[in-house]
Amino acid sequence: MQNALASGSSLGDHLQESEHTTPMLGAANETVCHEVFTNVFGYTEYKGMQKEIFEAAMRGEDVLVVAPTGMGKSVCFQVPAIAAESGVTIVVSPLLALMKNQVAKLRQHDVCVVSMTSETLKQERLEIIEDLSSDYSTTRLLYTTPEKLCTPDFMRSLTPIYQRKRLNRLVVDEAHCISEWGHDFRSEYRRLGEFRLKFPDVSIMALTASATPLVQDDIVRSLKMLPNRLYKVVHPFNRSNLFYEVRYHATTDPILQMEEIFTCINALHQRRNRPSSGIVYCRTRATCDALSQYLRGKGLSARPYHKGVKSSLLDKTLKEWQEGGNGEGGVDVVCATVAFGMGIDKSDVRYIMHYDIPKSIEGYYQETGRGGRDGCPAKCVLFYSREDVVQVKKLVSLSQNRRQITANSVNAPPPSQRAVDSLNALIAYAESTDVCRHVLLCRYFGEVIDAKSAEVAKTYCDKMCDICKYPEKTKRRKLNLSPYEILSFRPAQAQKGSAGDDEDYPVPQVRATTAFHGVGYTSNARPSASGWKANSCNSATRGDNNTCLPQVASTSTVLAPIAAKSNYVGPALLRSRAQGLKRTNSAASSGSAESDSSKRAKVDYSAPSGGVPQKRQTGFRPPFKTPFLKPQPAPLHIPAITSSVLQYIPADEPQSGEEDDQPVNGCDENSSEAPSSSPVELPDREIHLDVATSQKISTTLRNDNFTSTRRALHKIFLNEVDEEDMWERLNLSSSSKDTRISILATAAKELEFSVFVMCASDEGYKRRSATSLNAVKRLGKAQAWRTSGDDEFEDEREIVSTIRRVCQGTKTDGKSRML
Ligand SMILES: Nc1ncnc2c1ncn2[C@@H]1O[C@H](COP(=O)(O)OP(=O)(O)OP(=O)(O)O)[C@@H](O)[C@H]1O
Repeated sequence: MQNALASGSSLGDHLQESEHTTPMLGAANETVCHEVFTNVFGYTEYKGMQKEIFEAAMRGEDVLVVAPTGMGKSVCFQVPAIAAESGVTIVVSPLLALMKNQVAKLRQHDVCVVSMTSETLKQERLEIIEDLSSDYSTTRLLYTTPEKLCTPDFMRSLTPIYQRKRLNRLVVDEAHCISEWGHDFRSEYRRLGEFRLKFPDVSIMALTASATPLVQDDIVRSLKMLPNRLYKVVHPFNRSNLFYEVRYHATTDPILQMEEIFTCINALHQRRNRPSSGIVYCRTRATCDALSQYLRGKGLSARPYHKGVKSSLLDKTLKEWQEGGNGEGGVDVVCATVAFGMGIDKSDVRYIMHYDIPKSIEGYYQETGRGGRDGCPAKCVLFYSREDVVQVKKLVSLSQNRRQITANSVNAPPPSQRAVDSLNALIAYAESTDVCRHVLLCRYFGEVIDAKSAEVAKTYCDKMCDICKYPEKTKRRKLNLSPYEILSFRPAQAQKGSAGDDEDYPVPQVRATTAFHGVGYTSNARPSASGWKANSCNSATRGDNNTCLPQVASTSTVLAPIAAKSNYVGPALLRSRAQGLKRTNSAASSGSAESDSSKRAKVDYSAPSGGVPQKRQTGFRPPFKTPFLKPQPAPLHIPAITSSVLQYIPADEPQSGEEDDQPVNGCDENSSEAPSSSPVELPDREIHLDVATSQKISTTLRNDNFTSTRRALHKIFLNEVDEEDMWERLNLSSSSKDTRISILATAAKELEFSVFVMCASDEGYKRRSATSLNAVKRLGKAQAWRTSGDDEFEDEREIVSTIRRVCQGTKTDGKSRML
């Protein structure tokens, strides 16, 4: 690496083989880094091992940094990059949003930084390369994506820069994405090793917040970092200012759970006498929408954040959330999928809740790590039910099976069991009531901790988890869980943990020494992911409640009986639940079908409050916002729909380079299973759409959506080829054509209403209706008819369940309930 801040420095021991690099050593470098650190960024004290990392980077060593979220990893590569007198550091970042965020922040500090992504125009690209090759370039950082960096074009364009010795360093941010053992594997990261082959003298820095020893080794190997010039820093994983708690449930009734989340947030607000910033993570978009609506109904400033929301709205939500949490406006709580993750940097987040269990322990650790970045206490609550575990195990098993099938088809080695192991570790964490939660998390990442030593335990926790703070209460609460027997869990095999009898957590069996600078510890390394040992179900490892740890995900778990036994109401059914509430509302109003429908009210997840003024219920005092209660408007009459031909509304394009919370349900118009684009003649029928208190959505749009949905349903259910098969699936093979037409019209009406209740604007309505329509068009696919499985078909499954409900209504109540 070049640095003209000092000249004539000798090479360090680590760099014997490199003639290309001319690293700077000694006080001069230290001084320059310190100047950048204080003058450019305005910091006064180093966090963790920042200083040592700067020094190692300036010596030209390869550096691996493993440090918890919020430690300040970005500065670790930004300071040395800016301190270099010439040359550029290339930063690989997995997300466009993350990249934009960092570039914007650096520009605020007057740092000369550029980015090159799929959004960069060709001319701009050429100009950037020309600038970087020039002797006078002042650009110190170039941000790019792994996909872009690995293109032959990009690599070629770096060659002249390298030859002119102006390529200082490659930085790989979120480096756990490189490892198949990591929780966020990105295949394109795997190719980054090519960089070292092409530019052997350029040093590499990799950074991550969550990497087990196994993942750390994989990162080093994949990037071809040289062991003899590797500086590895593993910061302690413990976040002692986070209070970890698990709330145990027997069922996942959404309304009850939302109420508990509200109570929990409200209690925090009451204690602080003002609102606080927080995040509630949910697995599905539907849950995010429903929960934020519920919380808004209770007077909180809540917004959903997921990939189904328009990007301009996401930006607005993020901005308002960054400003909120102090009682002076803005958004206080974001109900988000994992899309709200990397790059979120707000210091005063006071609570992180998990509505349902995440898919991995690394994910849980990273998400909770968004709390308390200012060092003040923050609360992390995981809502845990074994019914939900069954769901998530199923999802993880399915994607594992998919990977296995892909591996088989290309004769590749079998995929790792990492995802399954990681989920099991999280379940074990949640099921534990004996070992401190801080200790459990840190052990997962390889720290060896003697939890029996009161002193050691205190340094990790000091009553900052439910188990240490109120052990008896935690054990009592756990009795709320459904017994394993009704949930088809198989008991785990006997195997004791190696770190003590108090273990109820899988412990890695092989030890390896990790260079740890600062506190110093020996870490454990897993021989393989499946080397994790499950705990025994004997008396020694039976927890309270006479339970033992659930075992590796079983693909044979059947959900339907569980749902029947435990009243399971999963997140995917939230909208169906909304429909149920709507029906209850409308059932209360008597009269003809027409007057019945005209009196239907908009579904409100705050419905259980029964319209009681929020202040009385919550005890909120100003400055809390209370919901705006409008008088019921006059019923909206929507003109009858006839068989006019209307166009489908096209779905929005997904944004490239951005992380998705769930696969985008793009409608494949070319697919043989997709309906053709020729319009379908609909039989004339007098149909009135459900009305609601809100008149924000234009009647024309609603009519258009209804007609398009109805037409799509006709194409699927009333075409000559598949008609009988489709009705067989609905157990209505003997129904008449007339009944079928009525059922489809009612289903279209229900589907339109479920889109309508979730939207506050025409724009939102258009987006949602497009998604819903695309899902309807995919009902010909078998996956849509399975009771559970693939996230990708979640919307389709919801639609099927709506249609089934309509069919059920037809069978029990006759046609009078329809239309
Ligand atoms: N030495 C320091 N003193 C004070 N604040 C710092 C210091 N270093 C970094 N920060 C601040 O800490 C916050 C977190 O930094 P950064 O985003 O780099 O963390 P991170 O470790 O990369 O977290 P994540 O893994 O979540 O991305 C930022 O607001 C940054 O400005």
